[in-house]
Formats: sequence, structure tokens, C-alpha cells
Amino acid sequence: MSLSAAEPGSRGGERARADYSSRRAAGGSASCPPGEPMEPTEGAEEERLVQCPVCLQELPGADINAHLDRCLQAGGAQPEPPSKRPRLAAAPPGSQAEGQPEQARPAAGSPVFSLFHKGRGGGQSPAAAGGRSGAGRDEAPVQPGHGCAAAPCGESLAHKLQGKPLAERLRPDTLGDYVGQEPVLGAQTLLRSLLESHEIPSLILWGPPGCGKTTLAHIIANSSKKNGMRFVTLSATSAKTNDVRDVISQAQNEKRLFKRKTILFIDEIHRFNKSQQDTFLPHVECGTVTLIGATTENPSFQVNAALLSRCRVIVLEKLSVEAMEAILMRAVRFLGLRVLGQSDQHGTPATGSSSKSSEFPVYIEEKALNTLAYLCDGDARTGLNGLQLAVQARIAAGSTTTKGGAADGILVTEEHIKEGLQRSHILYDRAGEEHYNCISALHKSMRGSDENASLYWLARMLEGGEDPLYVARRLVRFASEDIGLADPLALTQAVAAYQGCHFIGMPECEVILAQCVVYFARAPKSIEVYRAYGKVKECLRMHTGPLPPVPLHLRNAPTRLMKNLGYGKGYKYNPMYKGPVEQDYLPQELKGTDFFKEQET
Ligand SMILES: Nc1ncnc2c1ncn2[C@@H]1O[C@H](COP(=O)(O)OP(=O)(O)OP(=O)(O)O)[C@@H](O)[C@H]1O
Repeated sequence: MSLSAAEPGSRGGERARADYSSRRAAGGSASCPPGEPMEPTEGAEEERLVQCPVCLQELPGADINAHLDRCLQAGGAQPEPPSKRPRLAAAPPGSQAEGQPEQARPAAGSPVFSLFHKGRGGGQSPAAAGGRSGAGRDEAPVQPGHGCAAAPCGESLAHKLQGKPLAERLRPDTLGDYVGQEPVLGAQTLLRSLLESHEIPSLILWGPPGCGKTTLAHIIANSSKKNGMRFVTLSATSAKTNDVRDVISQAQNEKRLFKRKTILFIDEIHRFNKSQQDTFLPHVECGTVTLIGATTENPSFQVNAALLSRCRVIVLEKLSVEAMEAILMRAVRFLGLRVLGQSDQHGTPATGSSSKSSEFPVYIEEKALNTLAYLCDGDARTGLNGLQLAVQARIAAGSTTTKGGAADGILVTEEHIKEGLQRSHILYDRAGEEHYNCISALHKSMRGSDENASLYWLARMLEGGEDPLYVARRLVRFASEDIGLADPLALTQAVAAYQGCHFIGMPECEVILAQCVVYFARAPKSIEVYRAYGKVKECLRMHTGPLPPVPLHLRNAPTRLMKNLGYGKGYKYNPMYKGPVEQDYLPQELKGTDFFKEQET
């Protein structure tokens, strides 16, 4: 036997299979039942640990063929390697492993990270606690359609509001239910035709929170699954480089052994550092994995340029008020609420109503829905959670009303919606005017050395859901523009604050920003450099004709030819002189210009 320790996907794997076949033909130990000890074989080679090319488990060389036999029969699934962490989940529905006995599927913790699948244990998603998408999410399927999506008809309203957040229950499964994003997903768009023909390119989905990035990936997962592809998901907030490597080697094996393609979805890809992102590069390049990354950050800054050039960047916009209204109406139908229009005092039951008739009818003002669609600022998760919270609160309060002549029931008004949103989401328009107004107020408060106002505006933004890195970037600018050389350490503080925010994110990073903001409010201020640089720029802008050449004595002369042309000639090397050196550094035309001279006002 000559099987050597092989990297998954390497030629050693082929040799393993060849060896496996020949031993099998010879009636060798390949027929050992699982769990039985293998017969010892001769030779030192057998004592070496060999990695199974299918499941990556390391075994003594003597055991590998029988193990490989079982591994291949189990469709590439073997008991988990000891090093795997429990957040790795099981095989996707529709995958080859799905139809196999439970023990033959990849166990939780196997290198298969397939998460967009029907929950086996029916456990509650981590998102049920209000969490965002993450590694290990175990989602229940949502049926296409409206009224009874994800819930059997007749299920009570209280039951529908329990467990998973509404936003998760209503996550669309098909493009048909995906609302908005017309510029990238409308009819006739390239992406739609690619998705419809199951030609999925590597993608980076970039857009603000709650605009549908994960949902789009979820839809792609459903369609690719039907097409026999594997869909594996990782969250960059929790996955380590080793997890990525595991996924890649599993993808290599799947491709080699079962000719199955793997789509790897990485949520919050910007949280991977550049070297972690490098891990995918060659595998995206050679087509072992199709990468779908989701990010709320500008990928030009946060995603490795080489990786970026191999992916199509899809820019998703925050959802429009109309799109939000459509999403909320779908939720209203699902919950079986009755919309109480301004002109319709009796309330129009939403089609697909599924509330049990024994329950009080629940009414919601049309105005309340419009306000919610407006206030959630294009974030569908906030909108749906806001609706859920308001309805739950009203049901818990057990209020009944006969307002407006409607039958006895529970009424959700605009005020209730605002109250619910206020509690979970300070009214703050992250992309609109409020965003600029607040950052401007913060900047001016720090400039005016008002530490209280500075902290106030900072909190207004952060509590309203502002991206802490946006604030941190402004602080970096402020450190140079307003403090400058009056305290050069300010810049170090700002850069450190930016990095701190990048490392730990919200909510922990809020105090980092608070410290930096107070430091800046208290710091001495100087705009000397800022102003002088402005004057230099103006000087360049106002210049007419060709720009003056760099004086010859200031030029470097790395070659003989350049020396002969007079480059560097007459240059006085300052360290060689004890006293001040008489030498011009500005072009002749600008001799004596002082950009630092204060202008008389
Ligand atoms: N375009 C859409 N059409 C219908 N529902 C949507 C759409 N976008 C989002 N939703 C709803 O909002 C919820 C949250 O959306 P999703 O998780 O896709 O946001 P995201 O862009 O990935 O946000 P984040 O960056 O915060 O993870 C979904 O579960 C779904 O119910």
C-alpha cells in the first residue's frame, strides 16, 4: 500500500481511490463494517496518519481504505472530524445526503456548512432574539405567496407572533415575492436572467441593513438547491480562517467526487480581514466555489481588490416607501389584520386573513402603515419588527375599542407604531438629511469645544443606528482639519478609534467614539495646516500655463545620464551643514511665497 498523506483535492486523493478500488477487488478490508477495528497491515507506511480526501479525518494508513469505502458509500459524509466546531450545520435539503439515513449525513460540525435548509430540530433561529443573520442560522422555509406564508392557515395571530421574528418568517423564497430593487433585479436585467437560468456568478451584494441582501442570497440558495448545487453559508462575524479552509476543501471534494458545484455565501464579508479574504481568491478564480458576499460597507474599501475584480458587485438600495408598503401589506395579510382606512371606518379585512374567528379582530390604521413604511427608512427588518412589536403590545394590553363604529377589537394606531419604533429604533434617517444634519452638529460642537453637545449628537447618531465607522471617519478628518498641529496626537486617537470600532463593532465601540469625541472637544484647536494646504491648492488651481518644472537641484539622479543633464547638481545635503542652509525648494516663480501667512481680514 502506498497511500501518502494527501491534501484534499490533491493527486493523493486519486491515489487513495485507486488503492481503495484495487483492495476492494482483492476482497480486502474495505468490507469491514463501520466501527469495527481494522486488521493490522504490515509495514511502517501503515502507521503514518493519512488524511481522508473526502471527510478530511486523519487515520492510520492501515485504516484508510476501509474508511474511504464507508465514506464514499455515505456520499462523502462521515462522522465529524474532531476539530470541527458545533456552529457548522448539516447538509442542505435536496442534497445527496438528504435522502440518506440520519447517521450517514454530515453531522453538525461536519465540514458541510449548509444552512439555508429546513430546520431539522425545528429550533428557534438565533435571529429570533432579534439577531441578525449569522453562521449557524437554521431557517424554516417560507412558502411563496402571501396570506399563509410560513404558517398553516388557521394558525392564531398570537401564535404567528411568537417564536421567530416576523421578518424571518416572511423572508421571501422566490424572486416573485422579492419587492423592489428594480434597477438590479427588474425584468430584463442581467442579474435576473442569470438567476433564472441558474447561471450564478460570484457576487458581492452591497446595500444598507434590511434592504434584502440575505434574502436575495436565500432566494439564490433555494433555486440553486433545486438545481443540484450545494449552498453553504458562513458569517464573517464568527467564522475563522480554518472554517473557510474547511468549506473550500469540502467544495473541492464535492466537485471532484460528485461533480457538484458549491455556492458559498458570506454574510458581512467586510468583517473578514484582507488575508482571510485572500483564502478564497484562487478558489473563486478556478471555479471551485461561487462566492456570494453581503456587505453594508463600500466594497471598494473593505473587500480585497483582487477578489472584487472576480465578483460582480450588486448595489442594492434602501427600500422605497412604496416597496416598504408592499412588504408591510404582505405581513398584514399574513397576520390577518384588518386595515382601517381613513374613509373606511369598518375596516377592510386583508385578503388571506388567517386569524381564528374566535379571536378579537385586530385593526390597523392605514395611516399607521404609511407612517411605518416611511419611518423605517428602507429597512424591511425594522419595519416588520416594528409592526410585530406594536401588534404584540396591543394584544398584550388587551385593549378593545369600538372606535369609529368598528366591531369590538384591537386597534393599532399610528401612535402605537411610533411608540414601538421609538423604543427599538430612534427616529433617525441614516441616509437622508438627518444623517448630514447630525454629523454636522457633532463636528461643530467639537469645534466649539462643547463636550456635552458633542456627546449628545454622537449618541443621537449611534442610537439611531448610524454606522460607527462613518462617525469614526469624520473624527479622523476632524483631527487634522480642526486640531491639527495644536495636538498632533489627536490624529493617532482618531485612527485608533476607527480601528477599535472596526474590531469590535456596535454596541461595544460606542464608548471608544465617546472618548475620542470628548478628547476632541477638549483639545486645543488649530486650522493652520488646513488653511495653508487650502492656499496651496488654490495656487495650483489659479496657475495659468504649464506648471513650473521641479528645480534641477531637487531632482534625484540615479543614472549617469541624469547626472549629465544636471539633475541633483548643486543640491546641499542639509545634515552636512551645521547651520541653516541657503537653498530654494519652491519653483523659481513661487520663490518667497508663504502659504502660512495669515490673511488680513
Ligand atoms: N426586497 C425585499 N422583499 C421582501 N422582503 C424583504 C426584502 N428585503 C428584506 N425583506 C425582509 O426583511 C428581512 C430582513 O432582510 P435581509 O436579512 O435580507 O436584510 P439584509 O440586507 O441582509 O440586512 P443586514 O445587512 O442587516 O443583514 C427579511 O427577512 C425579509 O422579511
